[in-house]
Amino acid sequence: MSPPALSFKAMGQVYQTSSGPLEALRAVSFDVSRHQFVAVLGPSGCGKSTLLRSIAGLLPPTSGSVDVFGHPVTEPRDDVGIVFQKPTLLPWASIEDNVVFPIRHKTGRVSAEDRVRARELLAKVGLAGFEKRLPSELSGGMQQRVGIARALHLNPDILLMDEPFSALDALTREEMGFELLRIWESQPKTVLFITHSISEAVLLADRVLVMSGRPGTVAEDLAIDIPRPRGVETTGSKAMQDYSGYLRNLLLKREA
Ligand SMILES: Nc1ncnc2c1ncn2[C@@H]1O[C@H](COP(=O)(O)OP(=O)(O)OP(=O)(O)O)[C@@H](O)[C@H]1O
Repeated sequence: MSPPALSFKAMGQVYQTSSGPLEALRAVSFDVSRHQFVAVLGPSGCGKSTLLRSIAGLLPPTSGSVDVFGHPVTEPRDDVGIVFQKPTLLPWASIEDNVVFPIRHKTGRVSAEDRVRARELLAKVGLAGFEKRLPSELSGGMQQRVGIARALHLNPDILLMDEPFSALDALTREEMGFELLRIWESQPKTVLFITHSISEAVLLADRVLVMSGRPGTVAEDLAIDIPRPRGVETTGSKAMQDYSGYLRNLLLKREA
């Protein structure tokens, strides 16, 4: 049997800070199977970004383990793409050059097909016509969408997304959610998606993990049994309302 795409085993993370050790995560254990879409909800500061950084190979866990496809993560991997909260684009490079930057970094060259694919992805995230602009000429929400196109360009097996839609207006946010689902359905990948939006988590994910306050751990692991493909009609469905209501109560109870 093939190993899960992601596997956390009693994983913990303690940061050394100027005022002493800070325990961000404690005994985090869960698996994500290949091509599953998992959303993570939890209060601010509970360690959600820390979780992603450990999978991305940017931060070794201080206890327990994090495995990707059955191997401990020791460094950043080409098959793991990440969309950060802030996109950190190269300020001197055009939008298109920013999107092809990871392939240039990986292979040392950019083919004509790579550029065609970059333009296709930019069109999918609503940025057709902006290919030759500089990041400073785009709004924050548009820059965030460039970050999404850049992460998708290498077509990673695992896509880590840290509040990727937080800088978008409500309508664009919903459209981007549906576009992400279309991309995920046509090019299946394992997604770990951090959000503060309960309805976004329910609409997109197969499973929602709810984290406790710091030190963060997985407090609830809820399967979202809503048929796919999901679309605008899903947002008004009873199932969607029931799951969202359940999660809202759970989060409110945990905060109290
Ligand atoms: N590099 C660091 N050094 C020290 N402490 C850190 C570092 N990064 C994060 N922390 C602390 O670890 C805890 C978890 O941070 P993290 O950013 O993972 O939380 P989060 O759940 O993603 O928060 P938010 O929802 O606000 O983005 C916080 O208390 C934060 O202050």
